[in-house]
Amino acid sequence: MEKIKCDICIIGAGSGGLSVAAGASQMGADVVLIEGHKMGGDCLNYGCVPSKSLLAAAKQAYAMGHTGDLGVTAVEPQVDYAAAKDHVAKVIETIAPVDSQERFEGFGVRVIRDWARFTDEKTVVAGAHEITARRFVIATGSSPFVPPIDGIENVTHYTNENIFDLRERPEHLLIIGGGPIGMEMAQAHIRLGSKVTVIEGLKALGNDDRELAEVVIGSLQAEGVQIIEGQQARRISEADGRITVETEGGSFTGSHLLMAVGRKVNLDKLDLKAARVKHDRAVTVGDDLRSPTNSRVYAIGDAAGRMQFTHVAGYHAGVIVRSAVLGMTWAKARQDHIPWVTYTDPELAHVGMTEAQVRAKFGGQMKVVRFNYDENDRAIAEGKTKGFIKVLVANGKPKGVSIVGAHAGELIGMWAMAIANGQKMSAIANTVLPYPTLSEINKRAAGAYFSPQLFENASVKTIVQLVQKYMP
Ligand SMILES: Cc1cc2nc3c(=O)[nH]c(=O)nc-3n(C[C@H](O)[C@H](O)[C@H](O)COP(=O)(O)OP(=O)(O)OC[C@H]3O[C@@H](n4cnc5c(N)ncnc54)[C@H](O)[C@@H]3O)c2cc1C
Ligand SMILES: NC(=O)c1ccc[n+]([C@@H]2O[C@H](COP(=O)([O-])OP(=O)(O)OC[C@H]3O[C@@H](n4cnc5c(N)ncnc54)[C@H](O)[C@@H]3O)[C@@H](O)[C@H]2O)c1
Repeated sequence: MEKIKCDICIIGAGSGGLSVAAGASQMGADVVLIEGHKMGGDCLNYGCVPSKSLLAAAKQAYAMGHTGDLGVTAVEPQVDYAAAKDHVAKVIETIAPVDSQERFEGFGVRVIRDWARFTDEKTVVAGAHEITARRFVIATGSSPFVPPIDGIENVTHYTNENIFDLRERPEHLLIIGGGPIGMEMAQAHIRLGSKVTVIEGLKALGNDDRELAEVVIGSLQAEGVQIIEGQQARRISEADGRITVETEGGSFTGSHLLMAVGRKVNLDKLDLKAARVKHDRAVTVGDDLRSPTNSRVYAIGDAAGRMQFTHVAGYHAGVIVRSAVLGMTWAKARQDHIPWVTYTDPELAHVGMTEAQVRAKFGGQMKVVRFNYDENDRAIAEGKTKGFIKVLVANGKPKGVSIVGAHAGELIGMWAMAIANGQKMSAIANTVLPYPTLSEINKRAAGAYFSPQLFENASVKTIVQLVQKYMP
């Protein structure tokens, strides 16, 4: 057994672990990074990267068949599902060097390719290595949760870990779960030529503002996706190559099944008991991302049991670098300024508090302002007029913003900056934006907040009349 001593031992080389390793090693810390499976974790191999790559192929196919009024004749796209999967593999291969063992070894990181487990409060064993560290970072991510639905053990089913390897186009894809994974994969597959049925136990896209989620749901339905809401999958069976999902409201039969019902945090290999690290579904941590029962140990990304996004894992990594590397132990992780985007067409983006949260905190002070895509010149020019922005304002500041429409994920950035920095609506309204861009939707929403104060205000009118009368 090789004994290694280091400053920081990171378990998991996904979005979070890699970011800590890159930051800590380049600032001079002695870092060990342990990865039991693929460098790059979920996002690169089974998550963000493959899903957005498949959606890109699907978007191209859809665009060819739906040219609108632009004067370009639509054609029936010839979709080669296997070739679309080749594109997915190629994108992963192109990005992989950034997350590679060689790159991190180049930073001076000691990379160990094995599964890690704690043996006591300050020791981890991975294969033939025993690592003692001043600080440990648990960045082990999450895996698809497959609930014990009656019959599932006898049915061939896919998750995000193997759907991207499937090379024959599903004739009819059944998807259990209408969260972001389910809805993104539903649209990717309908556009690549499959039939698709989504079975959702509650409401599809339930973490988003319903008013905006409905625009996405309606768009997917218009493209032919069957979306069943409010029906839990109760029983699953397979016969003669057909899969049937039974719910209390009916049964749905297809050729393939994708399970997209949420995630379980990867803790089982870690032996957290040996490390005296408390956990429930995720590692128990406060806003300092530190275990209250073993202060050597931090948890970040999906393992920290908060929002599960790559940019959150990266943000957590920055908190750890400040705290465990630079000694700024007061560094904390916020949640109120985290944006998220579902990459359907139209995209659905959100940052900040929900309407219920703003209403509960600010009551009657809350104002809601909106602006529609069909009033934006660029959106009209491009024939992308579906969608709107909804801004929840209190005390002159944006508290929560949702956008549904083309490039909503890009537009939300301005609001993420405003909310992160406590800026007022005037910061958006005072910004000069290039014409004609979709980002003017943001400015017009801010304008909609100020226009009643300016244009429907008797005092303003009186002042203007006086100025006009007496101004030389
Ligand atoms: C289909 C899909 C699409 C997604 N799309 C997006 C998106 O568009 N945008 C977005 O922001 N987020 C997206 N996500 C979420 C995003 O992928 C995760 O939030 C992110 O990968 C979490 O990063 P992490 O570092 O916490 O974990 P991961 O990236 O999962 O990395 C954890 C690593 O730890 C390793 N590991 C686990 N246990 C051990 C152990 N005991 N010893 C050693 N190694 C271990 C694992 O093998 C893995 O490599 C998507 C997720 C899925 C499933
Ligand atoms: N664009 C993105 O950023 C993106 C994309 C995909 C995934 N992700 C991340 O991955 C996480 C996991 O995504 P997800 O879509 O698997 O999970 P999710 O938890 O967001 O959604 C799962 C859905 O499945 C439903 N469900 C659960 N059991 C069911 C049953 N028996 N029958 C029918 N429906 C059932 C739930 O009601 C829920 O709506 C997301 O929350 C997000 O953090 C992000």
